[in-house]
Amino acid sequence: MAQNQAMDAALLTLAEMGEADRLTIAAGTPGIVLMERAAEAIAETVLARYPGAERVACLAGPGNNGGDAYAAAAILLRAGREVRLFHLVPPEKLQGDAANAAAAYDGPAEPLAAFDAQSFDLVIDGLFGAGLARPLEGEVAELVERLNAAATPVVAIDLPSGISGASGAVLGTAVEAEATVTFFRRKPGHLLEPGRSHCGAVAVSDIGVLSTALETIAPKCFENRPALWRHRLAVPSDAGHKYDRGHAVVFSGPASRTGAARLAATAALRAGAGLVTMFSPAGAVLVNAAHLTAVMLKRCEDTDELASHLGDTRLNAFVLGPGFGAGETARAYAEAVLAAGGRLVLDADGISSFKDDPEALFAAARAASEARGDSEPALVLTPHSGEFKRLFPDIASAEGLSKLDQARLAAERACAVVVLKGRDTVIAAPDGRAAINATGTPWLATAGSGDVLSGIVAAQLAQGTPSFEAAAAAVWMHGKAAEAFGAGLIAEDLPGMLPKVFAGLEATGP
Ligand SMILES: NC(=O)C1=CN([C@@H]2O[C@H](COP(=O)(O)OP(=O)(O)OC[C@H]3O[C@@H](n4cnc5c(N)ncnc54)[C@H](O)[C@@H]3O)[C@@H](O)[C@H]2O)[C@@H](O)CC1
Ligand SMILES: Nc1ncnc2c1ncn2[C@@H]1O[C@H](COP(=O)(O)OP(=O)(O)O)[C@@H](O)[C@H]1O
Ligand SMILES: [K+]
Repeated sequence: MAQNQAMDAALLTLAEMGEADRLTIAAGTPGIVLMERAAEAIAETVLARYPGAERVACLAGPGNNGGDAYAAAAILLRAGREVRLFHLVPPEKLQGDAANAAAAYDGPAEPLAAFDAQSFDLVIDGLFGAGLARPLEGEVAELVERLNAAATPVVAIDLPSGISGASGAVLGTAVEAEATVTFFRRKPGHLLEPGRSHCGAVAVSDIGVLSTALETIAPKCFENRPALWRHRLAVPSDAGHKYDRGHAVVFSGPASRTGAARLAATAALRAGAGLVTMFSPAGAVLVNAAHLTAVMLKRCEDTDELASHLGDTRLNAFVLGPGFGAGETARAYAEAVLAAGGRLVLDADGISSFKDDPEALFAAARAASEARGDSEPALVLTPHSGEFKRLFPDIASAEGLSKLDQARLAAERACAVVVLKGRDTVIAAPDGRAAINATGTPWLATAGSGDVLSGIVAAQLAQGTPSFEAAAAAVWMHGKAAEAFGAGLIAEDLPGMLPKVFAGLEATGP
């Protein structure tokens, strides 16, 4: 059940989508039928979203995306719209299903050069979809730029032309659509920026591609939805004790920088850790004490004091980094926590502390993961792109890697779950599983919001949720908390929205 629901959230590579098509066609559904259904889905979206759009332009490229445009044009013509089709290559040069779709279209068709966006109420972009193989240039690139400059709304078929389905990258230039209709399942490029912003509202149409094909294909990348992790999520049990819900620890920075750790600690408590303790340097104990209530406080001045605290094995999840200060202490603490069998969320300064010797961190994570005996990553890294660059400079600067590729490579190398943050946060595990997040609002780009996220991750780790699911759930909830609050959000507002997020999770399905 959980497996099937997760498969609804699968994001397919070009090869996986091709395989799903192949298996469907082999099982008896001809390609032209799939194209016909794709065209119906496009026409439905157009008629529903733009009921007043009379003058419709359909732009048709050289492949099956163009075939979809011809087939959609035919349907819209029958629906009484004033349709004109503009082609990049003459219809007689099309092949296969696209050639058949072009032959079946008997409306007006002209070369692309005759297209002027200003003369239409709506444009359907069927230039390139999954088959985009190189950057747009020349006549097409100029046309796309003119189209984007015009006010005419665009509905894209499968993907806005110029957007890579694999990475969300703009190849040359790309259409800015108001809506995109894709087929069977989304692709990473619908969620990864800048692709996501170019897509507008994405509709996914089940065109009869066999969903059972996904069992054979076994995709490893998903949209971050509850179906991915709700079955692993820890929830307080009726007879539960607070210690059943774990004991999270957040390391505080020095007296002048304690706020970030308190944000993480409050979030950890709200997100369900049974107990949360702040470990504070001696000089910051008073300022922390003045601010904390349900969060407990312990002095932790140096590695010796830490070692004695770590003797208490009930302390099971740690956050190190927010406001902590980068340097030797952070490195020593992180290594000590991992060596003691703790699960560690390393954020902010904690990450930056290892910039000169990332391998030391990765070795500690590998050893901790091996010592657990269940190959569960003990380390969760939560970098934004700047922090990511410090730990993985070669991966960050390599040409042609998507954010998804980067997070996956980093997770494998670091033996950690990597949460590569941003509007399109990617969560990746060392075994190749990945999730791309779509919850949240731009108001999350505010001081301290990352600190709150690290606390939510720790709350799930403390309760025994596996690291990948813990991180993915936390990122989703963090985004939902921001959505629930709305405009004017500051980091302090996020923990208080978590009860609403939990209520929503209980009330809804995947
Ligand atoms: N069974 C299927 O596979 C289905 C596919 N469908 C449609 O088929 C599309 C994929 O079709 P194709 O694989 O033919 O790919 P496309 O239609 O996206 O384009 C491929 C063609 O464009 C050329 N090309 C690529 N990049 C170019 C560039 N920058 N400049 C100029 N030419 C370029 C290629 O040489 C090739 O001729 C999907 O996006 C979807 O719209 C739908 O009909 C539904 C069913
Ligand atoms: N434009 C945006 N839309 C949605 N989420 C965002 C956006 N910008 C940032 N975020 C999220 O906000 C958080 C910011 O974290 P971080 O950069 O560590 O900030 P800080 O260090 O101030 O806590 C991350 O979870 C990130 O994914
Ligand atoms: K397209």
